[in-house]
Amino acid sequence: MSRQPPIDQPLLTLPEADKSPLSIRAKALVFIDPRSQQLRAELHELAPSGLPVLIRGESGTGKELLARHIHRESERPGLFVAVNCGSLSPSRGEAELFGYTAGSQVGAASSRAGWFGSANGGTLYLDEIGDLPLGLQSKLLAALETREVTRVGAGQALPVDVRLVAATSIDLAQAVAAGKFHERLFHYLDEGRLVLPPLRERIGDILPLAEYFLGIHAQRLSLGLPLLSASAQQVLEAHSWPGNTRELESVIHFALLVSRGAEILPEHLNLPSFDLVQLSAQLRVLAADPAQRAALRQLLGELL
Ligand SMILES: Nc1ncnc2c1ncn2[C@@H]1O[C@H](COP(=O)(O)OP(=O)(O)OP(=O)(O)O)[C@@H](O)[C@H]1O
Repeated sequence: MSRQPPIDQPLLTLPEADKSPLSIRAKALVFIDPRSQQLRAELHELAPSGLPVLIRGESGTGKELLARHIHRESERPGLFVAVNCGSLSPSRGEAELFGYTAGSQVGAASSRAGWFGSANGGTLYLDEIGDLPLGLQSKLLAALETREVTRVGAGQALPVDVRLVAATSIDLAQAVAAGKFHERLFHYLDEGRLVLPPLRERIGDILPLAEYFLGIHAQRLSLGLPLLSASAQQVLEAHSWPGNTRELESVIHFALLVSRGAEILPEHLNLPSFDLVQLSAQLRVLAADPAQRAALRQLLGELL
């Protein structure tokens, strides 16, 4: 039985947490690992600069949460508006993004500011920007460069002041090379660059995040705060977390429900358990083959 030391510094907490959507349940950014601390320093520097930002990272690593913190630290007075580019309608994407005037759309009785206009004075967060159709990419770049937006059906452009934070889980430079992403938009976005490493490369974040999620879910479910057993901690640290922080949160949520507030043991985690005896047996088999032995020696050299 052991408990993590209290987390003193690394929490950044969003104000008005109650108003945030449920999808962002964690309001605090738990950043303990040295790589995360470095990222946090970059965030502090970039947030007030007003530069566009491109966040790269696998799904579930916390890109949207990071974007919300950029907006908060920028102190821009307008709203934070989050849009997943994959969810824009293929036929009405332009109207959804840039707005429309009355009568310009089937059934549009009144005009509407799109997502872009709604973020006026604030931050527009475009998730999976690689999914934005090429035609809309050019229009987005034009709106950002001219600081004007033209609603569908309107004759006149309106001034807008939008800070763009975009996120991608694919390599946009490759998408540019393949002709699938607008090169100038890529360079525009790439001015402010943040890379959110996968959770398996931020091992120092795993246990603090687990403790953090235990705390918030235990409170929500009115359960006592359970201890995380040493063996459960080992299993958490050994897992490769393909679903990143989102996966960790659901594993902890599940563990809390099945343990009913008692100490969390490996069997509550529903993860492949880390068995050192089994692993050594497998390594011995591998090491019997000279070619595999060389690769194994190199891997161990890198890890230890
Ligand atoms: N450093 C962190 N501290 C606390 N909670 C976190 C952290 N990183 C991620 N989370 C939580 O993990 C979940 C996933 O985060 P988020 O939605 O920001 O990821 P994402 O990278 O934008 O995912 P996707 O690419 O699938 O949209 C959220 O509930 C978020 O609050």
